[in-house]
Amino acid sequence: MTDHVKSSVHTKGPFILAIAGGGSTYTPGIVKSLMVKLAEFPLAEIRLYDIDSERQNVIAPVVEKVIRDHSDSIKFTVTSEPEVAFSGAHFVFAQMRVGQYSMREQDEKIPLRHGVVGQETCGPGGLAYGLRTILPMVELIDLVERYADKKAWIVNYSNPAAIVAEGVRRLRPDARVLNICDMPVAAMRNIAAILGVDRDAVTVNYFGLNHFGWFTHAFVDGVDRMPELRKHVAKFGLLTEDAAATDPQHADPSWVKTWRNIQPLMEHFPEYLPNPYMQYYLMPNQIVEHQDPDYTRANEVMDGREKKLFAAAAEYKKTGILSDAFHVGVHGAFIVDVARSLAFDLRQRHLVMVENRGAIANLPYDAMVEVPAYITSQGPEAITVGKIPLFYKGLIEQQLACEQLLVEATIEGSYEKALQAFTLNRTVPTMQHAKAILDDMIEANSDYWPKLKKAFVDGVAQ
Ligand SMILES: NC(=O)c1ccc[n+]([C@@H]2O[C@H](COP(=O)([O-])OP(=O)(O)OC[C@H]3O[C@@H](n4cnc5c(N)ncnc54)[C@H](O)[C@@H]3O)[C@@H](O)[C@H]2O)c1
Ligand SMILES: O=P(O)(O)OC[C@H]1O[C@H](O[C@H]2[C@H](O)[C@@H](O)[C@@H](O)O[C@@H]2CO)[C@H](O)[C@@H](O)[C@@H]1O
Ligand SMILES: [Mn+2]
Repeated sequence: MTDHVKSSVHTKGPFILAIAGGGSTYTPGIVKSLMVKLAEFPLAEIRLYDIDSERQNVIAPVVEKVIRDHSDSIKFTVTSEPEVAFSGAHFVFAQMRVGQYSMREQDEKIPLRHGVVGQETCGPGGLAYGLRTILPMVELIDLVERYADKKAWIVNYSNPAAIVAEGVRRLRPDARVLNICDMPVAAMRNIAAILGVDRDAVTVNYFGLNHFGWFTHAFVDGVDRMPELRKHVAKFGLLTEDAAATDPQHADPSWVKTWRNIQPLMEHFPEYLPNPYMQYYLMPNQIVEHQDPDYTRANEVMDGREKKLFAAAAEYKKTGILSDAFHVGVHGAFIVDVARSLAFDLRQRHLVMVENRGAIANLPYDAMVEVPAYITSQGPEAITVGKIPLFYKGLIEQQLACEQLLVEATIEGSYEKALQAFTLNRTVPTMQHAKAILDDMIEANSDYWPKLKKAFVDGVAQ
């Protein structure tokens, strides 16, 4: 790194980094990734911040061990005090799950009771999660603005990222927040494995919203290898042996099915390679048929990733030996790469969420889209996509309207707008389904959602 490199924050490092949602199952993996890249992203201090100190205290010793295996000098702080967490911080990685896994379980199980897709970020489950997360995300931004370095960046993984991004755009348009998702990089990992090349050798073009988009090209040495990918997908979906081997979570039955489902999606629309999450919108009936209403992905995660990590933490406490309890993978690597590019103006090309501003010519200027962008010290510079075909434009516009209505419902406390959002979602067949699911969700989310008021009761304006 040379002296002329522009830094986004007030220092070129070592940085103070806070992780909001410190008790997350992903924290040890992200910190491991930070340690591996310490020479490129120097750190003075790592702070874990969580509103659930009990949960965070279980994870913290594992995180401390990961740090100490690599560095004696990095200060490590664990706190539930915003002032302690954010004072002078240069970067904040956000990964909050508002309502934790017990509410994820509700998000997935309530729609399934009504015969509708039950998923963490897609369909009614994602909308419910959005209603829980927008305001806590804004609160986090305000805390960071109050205490942190004035040029601090928040790099946000907290889901549902598309809705969070739109909420932040509406409520805190000037905040230095970059919303990211690891699904495209996970798909790129599989694409590279299929093509037999290194992940860094693949450059993709992509357009859409978060968890709602398509890869249009996959270039290797300037040659578009999409034709080869189509042939592989026609037989196997986007599944590779490598994915399961290098990412244990992706050996879980639900992920294997998800990668396989790229095959029917591309059989019908072979032009572009869909984000795996398109399965929920384009083949919801098959998804519901194969979902167990009593045992959803939340249960799989609690019985898998969470249990394994908590057991390893308990064993470490007892024996001082830390087993192989967590996974680094693309998730940890991606957020660190993005932060490095922000910190040192590296202008690396990554798929991130940005305000459209004409990048996709025939979508609204202010839509929060997911496209390739150069990550500079001043934030993302979106790469022009141009016009997209009518079919994709139509699908995206419907989803965008759904997500924007959900944000408006949250801000205005509007029952009608929430019902409109639920009705507009492609996974929801009728307005009656939308209402029944919404009403059940209002009850289940009474500790989390803003109060939704009806503008009309029995036909009378309130
Ligand atoms: N964008 C992506 O592609 C991507 C990828 C993976 C995970 N995620 C998201 O990362 C988050 C963490 O996932 P997980 O499965 O590890 O969940 P988790 O429940 O293990 O961890 C989330 C933590 O956030 C904490 N939290 C909740 N509300 C908070 C608040 N207001 N302030 C501070 N902390 C708060 C919880 O107490 C919990 O410890 C989720 O939002 C998940 O959806 C996003
Ligand atoms: O069901 P979960 O909690 O295991 O995962 C939900 C998340 O799925 C995506 O992230 C994957 C990523 O694709 C994969 O490569 C690896 O890093 O694991 C991640 C978690 O499984 C998705 O992008 C996230 O938004 C979801 O939260
Ligand atoms: Mn994601």
